[in-house]
Amino acid sequence: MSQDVEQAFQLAKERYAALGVDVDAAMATLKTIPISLHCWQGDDVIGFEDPDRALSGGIMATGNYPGKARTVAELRRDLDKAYSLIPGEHRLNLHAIYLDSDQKVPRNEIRPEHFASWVDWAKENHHGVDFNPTCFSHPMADDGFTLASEDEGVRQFWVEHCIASREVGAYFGKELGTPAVTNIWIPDGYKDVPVDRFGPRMRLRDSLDIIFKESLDPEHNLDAIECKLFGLGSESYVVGSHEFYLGYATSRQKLLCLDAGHFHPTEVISDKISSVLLYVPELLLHVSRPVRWDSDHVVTLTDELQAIMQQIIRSRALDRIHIGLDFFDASINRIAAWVIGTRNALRALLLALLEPRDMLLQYEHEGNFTGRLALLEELKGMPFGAVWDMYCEQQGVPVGFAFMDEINQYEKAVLSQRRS
Ligand SMILES: C[C@H](O)[C@H](O)[C@@H](O)C(=O)CO
Ligand SMILES: [Mn+2]
Repeated sequence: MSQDVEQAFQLAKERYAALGVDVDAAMATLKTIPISLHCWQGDDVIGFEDPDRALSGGIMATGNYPGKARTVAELRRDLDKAYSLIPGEHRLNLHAIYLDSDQKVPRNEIRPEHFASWVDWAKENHHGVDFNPTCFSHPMADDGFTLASEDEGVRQFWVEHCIASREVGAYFGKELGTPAVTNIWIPDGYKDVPVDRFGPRMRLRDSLDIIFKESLDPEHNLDAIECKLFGLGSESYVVGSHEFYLGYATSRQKLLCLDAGHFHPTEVISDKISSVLLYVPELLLHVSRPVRWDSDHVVTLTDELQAIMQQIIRSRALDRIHIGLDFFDASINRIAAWVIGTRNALRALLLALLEPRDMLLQYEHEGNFTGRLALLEELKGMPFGAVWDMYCEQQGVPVGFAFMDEINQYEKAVLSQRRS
């Protein structure tokens, strides 16, 4: 262990202890928190079903950084590299279009066997897996509608895909001994102002009821649904709005997925957590960074990221919240994107775990708002970085900026050899 890291850590430990914070306990808790890394950062949300098909559904990856993964093997290799630079054991969030099959499989016919090699890989590398039906980038979604389509055949196709996806999720959960969160996000909506806002929502509700008709063992699969405010081409109306899914998740007791980029520009998900948790069993978070729109930038250590993690820790809700990432930046090294974003999510969690919760709560309950404000501000200057460095060292991953050396080497040896 480096002497510098050790010395800085000991000093930091004393400073936190003076506030009643047990640094070792905070690090021990952090070790138990998995983050679900989204496979789609590795190849700009293209997948392996039909790599020549462009991304649709009102989402967009911008940039043309060389070296994106073109095969299942390349994506796994890139993921392995990313996980090796992130402290702790983490999950993978997989989309249906990342199936591993020699034949082209219609979306409504995906089966567990198409994901068997992902199970083998996950077992070898101790990853839980989460899953998503892919209701976009497909001819049957080209008019922008899937589960809420007026066309019964189209609806049926996507219902079947979502049912099949739940079964794949349950397969992962059963094989890996940890439930998969299977999250449904659909793009359905209108570019311009619709006349009938009610009909599509009734159809979506009915489609979801059919999809969820069969109850699956929660030890294997947990169902989540993700709302959105607008997408590219669905600026005026999105069927699956926040109110729609909040009502659906509450009435059906499903997991609600809150994506940080799916609300009005100044609206934050951190303040929704404590409200929504009163009414739904569990939450899925898509931690993202919207810049002026749902731009899916790599997560940085923003105030909102810190506020999200504070809410999870302060609410003592770790066992009811699943943390997933959702960004896709094609303008920078894609492995660095995963590593920077995930390390930031973990750093924000550690910051939250290092709060002197009892002291802050006491001030608040006594009405000592001056003390509360002063302490919250002082915490920003605490030597948190020394604790983070020690955590990385203990977990056997690079300390500080050193992770970029490994990424640069990998880019030279592996990514630069890929020609698309
Ligand atoms: C690829 C994901 O499913 C997608 O990003 C979804 O979660 C979303 O946030 C769409 O805006
Ligand atoms: Mn999302």
